[in-house]
Amino acid sequence: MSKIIAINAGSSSLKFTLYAMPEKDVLANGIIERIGLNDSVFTIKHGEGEKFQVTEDIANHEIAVQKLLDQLLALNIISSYDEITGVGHRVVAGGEIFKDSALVDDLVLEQIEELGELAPLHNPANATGIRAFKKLLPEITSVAVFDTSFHTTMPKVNYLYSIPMEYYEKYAARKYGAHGTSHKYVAERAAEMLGRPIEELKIVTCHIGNGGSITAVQGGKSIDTSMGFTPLAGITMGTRSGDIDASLIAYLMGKLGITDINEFVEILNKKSGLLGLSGVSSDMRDVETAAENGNEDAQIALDIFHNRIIKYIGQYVAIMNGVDAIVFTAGVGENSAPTRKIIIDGISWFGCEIDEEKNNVRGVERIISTDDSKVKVLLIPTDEELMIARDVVRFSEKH
Ligand SMILES: Nc1ncnc2c1ncn2[C@@H]1O[C@H](COP(=O)(O)OP(=O)(O)O)[C@@H](O)[C@H]1O
Ligand SMILES: CC(=O)OP(=O)(O)O
Ligand SMILES: [Mg+2]
Repeated sequence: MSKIIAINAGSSSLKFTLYAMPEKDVLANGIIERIGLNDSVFTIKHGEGEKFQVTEDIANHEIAVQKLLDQLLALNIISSYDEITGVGHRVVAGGEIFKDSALVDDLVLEQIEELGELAPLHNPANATGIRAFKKLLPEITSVAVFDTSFHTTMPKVNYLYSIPMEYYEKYAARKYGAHGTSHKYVAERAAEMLGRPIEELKIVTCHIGNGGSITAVQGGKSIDTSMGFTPLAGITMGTRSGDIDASLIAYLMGKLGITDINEFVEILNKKSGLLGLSGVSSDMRDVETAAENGNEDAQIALDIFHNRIIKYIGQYVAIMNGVDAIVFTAGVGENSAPTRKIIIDGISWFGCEIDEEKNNVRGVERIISTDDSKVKVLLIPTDEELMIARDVVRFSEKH
């Protein structure tokens, strides 16, 4: 039986899902966390709720891939490496080059590495994951699936910044967005769930995880999204600031005696957002708990978090001149009922109303607005891995 594997390599983690083909049944999925740190945690879920977990030091992504393949063998999930005929990798930045997924060859891999400036937290790790697989399974179909591809339909009016035009022309300085694979998946599911052709729908998709972005999907196409040149822009995130006034950077660098701009960008990427505001954690669960226990900084962090999402939804309703559906997905969007309720309550003027009972769930696909709600609100668990697997199949057939 042939199998394909979808890989989402983060800077410190490697998530995977293994599928049996052609049915695309999930055989196993899991994550290796804390790569490069002590006590990496390696978890595989498989079979009927079986779970393998071990804590050991895993120094880098190549070792992580080796351990993953060996453990799939040891658990009898595969009987030899050869069973894996294709691999798909999530890559965050594809720039203006990749309007679609691509078969990975040396040139493509080089381009992914060169695009590292557009996703400094993600592309280098994605490339490392690709190299690790190439080394261990050189012959299989290898496909890169880009977060930015879905957003390549954005019109100039939304992707250009109001800076000298030659910076776009010479240096491709523009908005690229991210999480496109997820926005596309949930927008298509929303149309199916509503039983309407996507071509006639205006949808705002809210991918709210550790990183988060909001997208305006009109007629099935992304027309605007909250992330920018890199995944730093847009809404408040776990550790990322989202949008700020660029002049503040110059001002604060002076105050803090920081001379290297990269050092400041790192603060905006890794020490800001929920973490920076609350001083508690980047993890929504911790911030919600701290706020419940009376921590005022945690409460204002949550208030800002909700406020920025509401503002982006408002912008997108405005530029589409209407909205049929609002979709919540990713870690926070799928699991935090309070987040969804506060946001929808904040935009009730648009004609949407949450059904508290329907909203009181985690991670299930359903409509969570009242029957009377003019604008439908949907909870849709994302499945970036399934989208990646589909592209591996599409490219294997072409190959
Ligand atoms: N039950 C929950 N309630 C609130 N937030 C949750 C819950 N479960 C997970 N989350 C949040 O989801 C976020 C992680 O989302 P995820 O989509 O996995 O992130 P990423 O893919 O960017 O690493 C974290 O902030 C986490 O706290
Ligand atoms: C692009 C991005 O922010 O991805 P993630 O949410 O997985 O960090
Ligand atoms: Mg994610």
